[in-house]
Amino acid sequence: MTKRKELHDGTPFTVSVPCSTANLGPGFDVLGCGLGMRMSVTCTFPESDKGLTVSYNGDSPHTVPLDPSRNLITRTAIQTAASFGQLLPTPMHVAIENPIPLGRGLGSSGTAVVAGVVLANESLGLGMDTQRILDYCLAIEGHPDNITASILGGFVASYKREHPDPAPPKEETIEYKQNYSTLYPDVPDFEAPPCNLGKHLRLKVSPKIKFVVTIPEFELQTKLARSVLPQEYPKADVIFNLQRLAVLVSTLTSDDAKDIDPAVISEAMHDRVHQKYRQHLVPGLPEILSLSYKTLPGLLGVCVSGAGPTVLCLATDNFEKIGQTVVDIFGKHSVDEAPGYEKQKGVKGSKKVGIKASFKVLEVSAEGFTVSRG
Ligand SMILES: Nc1ncnc2c1ncn2[C@@H]1O[C@H](COP(=O)(O)OP(=O)(O)O)[C@@H](O)[C@H]1O
Ligand SMILES: N[C@@H](CCOP(=O)(O)O)C(=O)O
Repeated sequence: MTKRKELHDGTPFTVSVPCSTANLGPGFDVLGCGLGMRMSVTCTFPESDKGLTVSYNGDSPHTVPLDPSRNLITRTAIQTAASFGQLLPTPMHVAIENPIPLGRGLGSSGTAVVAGVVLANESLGLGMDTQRILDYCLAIEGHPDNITASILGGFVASYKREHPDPAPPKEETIEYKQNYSTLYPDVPDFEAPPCNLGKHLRLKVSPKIKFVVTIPEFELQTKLARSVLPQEYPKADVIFNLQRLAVLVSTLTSDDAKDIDPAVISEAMHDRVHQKYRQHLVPGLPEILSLSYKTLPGLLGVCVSGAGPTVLCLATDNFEKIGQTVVDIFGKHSVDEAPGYEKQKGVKGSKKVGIKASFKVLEVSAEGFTVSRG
């Protein structure tokens, strides 16, 4: 819960947040894993009359707004502070270092939301614990799988509660009442979310398993990838996913090495809830999803990472070969096979040219977000 601490004393601090891979096949909006690629956000308190300022170094620099009211990290921090009836302390400079590719299904928006909530918590000494931070992140992001992985690190299962507990009352400072709408006319006021809105549970995962993520050059915004999903599902498809979800979690968390069985894991990573509805947005996906240990030894299973278009291969060996195979399949396709792609940011150039992609071999990040001072 929330226990107010002393206000921040002006010491710089850095929030570091791991990226995530969400869903892991059948675990749509349920499973996530924090991976070893981290964004860092450093807050300093310089002598200046510029108020709140932002700088950004990293992926897609021209698409990330530096206006604090539009930047997802600072906007989230402004709104979190507002829900406590407070303004962020100023002057404050927020320096973002971000290697996580944007709009690719590696949880960049989740990491940004986590960083924003933690930034407000630290700079104002709001005293939110991990559960309360989760409540805020979940209220903003909407689904728990990617944010819980970024909050806790490791392999995480989560759910969102339908009947959470009431939020505490808001106490507004005079400064907030007088200045919020003038300072941030474009940031709608934000009510504190209900308490215990979600639950997350950290699971262990065998250290033998590595996460080969193959990242195509084009973006797929999560909002678009969610808009193509149906409102209702056939009973057979729900059962299909539930069966695989239970088996997948059991095998990945087993202490017994013989449970890391590619024949079982490859089948258990199949999904009928989101991937088939999104496959027209990710050219080459049917061929990629048909890869298996039978032709690629070491490969355990394949799925879309988050909402895509990145592809996740779980593997115990042969990582480079596996990553390159997926890169080559993307290269046989072009972005114009994906209807609606032209509405997205970041898709440019000749449409008929094969999709460029690169792969990374990532480990599970044992740590979730961290805050370091000084
Ligand atoms: N570090 C960041 N700073 C500011 N905005 C960010 C950052 N990371 C992500 N975003 C915002 O989130 C959007 C991508 O979110 P989303 O479509 O959910 O994709 P992803 O799968 O990467 O989470 C970006 O276009 C950008 O607006
Ligand atoms: N369960 C969500 C996960 C979105 O993850 P992201 O990495 O694409 O932000 C979904 O599949 O929509």
